Amino acid sequence: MSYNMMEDVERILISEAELAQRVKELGAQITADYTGKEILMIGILRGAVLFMSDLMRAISLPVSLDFMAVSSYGVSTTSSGVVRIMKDLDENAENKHVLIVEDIIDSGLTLNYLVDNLKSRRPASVKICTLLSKPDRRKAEVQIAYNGFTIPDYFVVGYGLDFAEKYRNFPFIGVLKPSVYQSAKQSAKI
Ligand SMILES: O=P(O)(O)OC[C@H]1O[C@H](OP(=O)(O)OP(=O)(O)O)[C@H](O)[C@@H]1O
Ligand code: HPA
Repeated sequence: MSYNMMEDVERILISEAELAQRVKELGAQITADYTGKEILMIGILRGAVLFMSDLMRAISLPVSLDFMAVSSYGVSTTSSGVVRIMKDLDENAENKHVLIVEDIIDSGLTLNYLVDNLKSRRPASVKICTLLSKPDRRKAEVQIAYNGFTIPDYFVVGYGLDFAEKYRNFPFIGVLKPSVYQSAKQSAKI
């Protein structure tokens, strides 16, 4: 019997059309704010990849790309609070207008660490653009320049966001059925 990932979805929180509309708006706002400048977009792997690829096409200014990878949530739905750089930038960020692109800011621990880390490399500026923000879970303060959507405290998947590495390819942001989270946790014994 074939497995349909949609059967794991409890509900769609943000539709494909809503995502596309908001990404366009963010791109227009960023274009206006950075007029006359070049942007170094730093995507935080892996979740930000889908958002970043759509966002850059909504910006009509010169944009270059680089990526960082930091320690992951793994199969857990809460951050360990320990941030480790697994992949650093390929290019020098000095004197660049750095725009960090994230899929979600939850506890804020990852971005709080990354902003300080990037500031130490003497960029011309550092700002954050995140698709989603979950302020109810914040543990560390983060200044967000561009926020797509503020969402309640749900563990969400889709449009780049995963649960245990699955569901990133949903074109929408959704919430899974409680049984899906439970069975993954039980098999990982967490
Ligand atoms: O605000 P925080 O509580 O620190 O959480 C946010 C971080 O968690 C997610 O990454 P994850 O570790 O799930 O990696 P992934 O992008 O590869 O899925 C997300 O992409 C952020 O980097
Ligand atoms: O809600 C979430 N979904 C997926 N990954 C995440 N990383 C932090 N919060 C989330």
